[in-house]
Amino acid sequence: MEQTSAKLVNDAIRAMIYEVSVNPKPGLVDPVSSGPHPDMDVFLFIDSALSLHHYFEQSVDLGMNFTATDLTLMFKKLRTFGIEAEKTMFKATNGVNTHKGAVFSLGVLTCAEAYRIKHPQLDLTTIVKRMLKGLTASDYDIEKLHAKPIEQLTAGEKEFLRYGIKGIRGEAEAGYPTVMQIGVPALKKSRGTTMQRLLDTFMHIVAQTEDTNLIKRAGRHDVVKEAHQQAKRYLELGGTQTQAGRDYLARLNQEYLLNNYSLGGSADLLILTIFIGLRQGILRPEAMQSEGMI
Ligand SMILES: CC(C)(COP(=O)(O)OP(=O)(O)OC[C@H]1O[C@@H](n2cnc3c(N)ncnc32)[C@H](O)[C@@H]1O)[C@@H](O)C(=O)NCCC(=O)NCCS
Ligand SMILES: Nc1ncnc2c1ncn2[C@@H]1O[C@H](COP(=O)(O)OP(=O)(O)OP(=O)(O)O)[C@@H](O)[C@H]1O
Repeated sequence: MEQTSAKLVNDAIRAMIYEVSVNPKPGLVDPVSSGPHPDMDVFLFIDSALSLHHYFEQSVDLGMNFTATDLTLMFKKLRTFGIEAEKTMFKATNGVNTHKGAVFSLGVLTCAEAYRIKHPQLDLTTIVKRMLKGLTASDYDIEKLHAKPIEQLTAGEKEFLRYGIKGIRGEAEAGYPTVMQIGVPALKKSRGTTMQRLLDTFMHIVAQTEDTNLIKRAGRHDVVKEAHQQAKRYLELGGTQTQAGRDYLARLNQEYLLNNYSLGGSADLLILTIFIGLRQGILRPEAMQSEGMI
């Protein structure tokens, strides 16, 4: 695989390993604590990320060589790879869901970025929107969902039926606005060590994400408003730049552990933000020389 494609695959896996390394993230696995995920630890996430290397080679190869004009056909093909990748991930994690959301979203972004390198007149968001056009209408087709036995409905499907929210599919179909308009600008503005920058960026994402993973854990939708207020409070206190911000985050970490709350959706959006940060050279200066700037 030539250098540009190999770098793209590498950046996807780096983004997954960087995300799980950020500490302390409320409600999530990091190197210090598994949080409300007794079935996971940081090593399982590393194994999971590395198990997806072949999948990202497939998604990049697909994006580099796709020739049809209808990009929903490119996503259709990607999805067959993604379904296989989910099985590979579950094999590597002994059935634990470490990166299900990331298999979907990072697969889409790596494929779209590969396609953009070959079609530089298009921007990444436009390509993603063309790939996922009609996704929620087809995935959330009411007839289809009502025909499914209730125990087979996924968390996202249940929450769509219950609250009408579209979760990861809605975010993806809209071209990942939380990543492009919140995460990446926050990363650009962030200051301090890489750990500080990624923590503050993560909390900017939490403040704007309707996280279906959190709703599933809490069993109620209004937990989203509480999470938004908490993230905004943390940022008002100065985030990682002040002792007050750091103390507040430590308390949030404890609270999410006690409540068994998970911010998996926000974590997946952090993975995507890191990926774009690596591609644009706004994270780790050596990336400034990377080709294929978005
Ligand atoms: C769409 C996906 C994520 C499945 O969605 P599903 O309903 O099973 O899960 P759910 O909607 O609960 O979301 C899955 C994960 O997305 C993340 N997430 C939740 N909310 C959000 C949000 N607002 N923004 C971004 N990510 C979110 C969380 O980590 C969550 O665990 C994808 O796995 C899928 O399409 N699966 C079907 C098989 C397939 O096609 N796989 C390959 C896809 S390339
Ligand atoms: N650092 C992280 N720690 C925990 N989860 C993460 C992390 N990064 C991303 N995630 C995502 O968040 C979700 C984890 O939440 P959760 O454990 O509730 O998922 P689940 O396996 O679907 O549900 P359950 O474990 O209750 O059966 C996964 O989809 C995972 O992809």
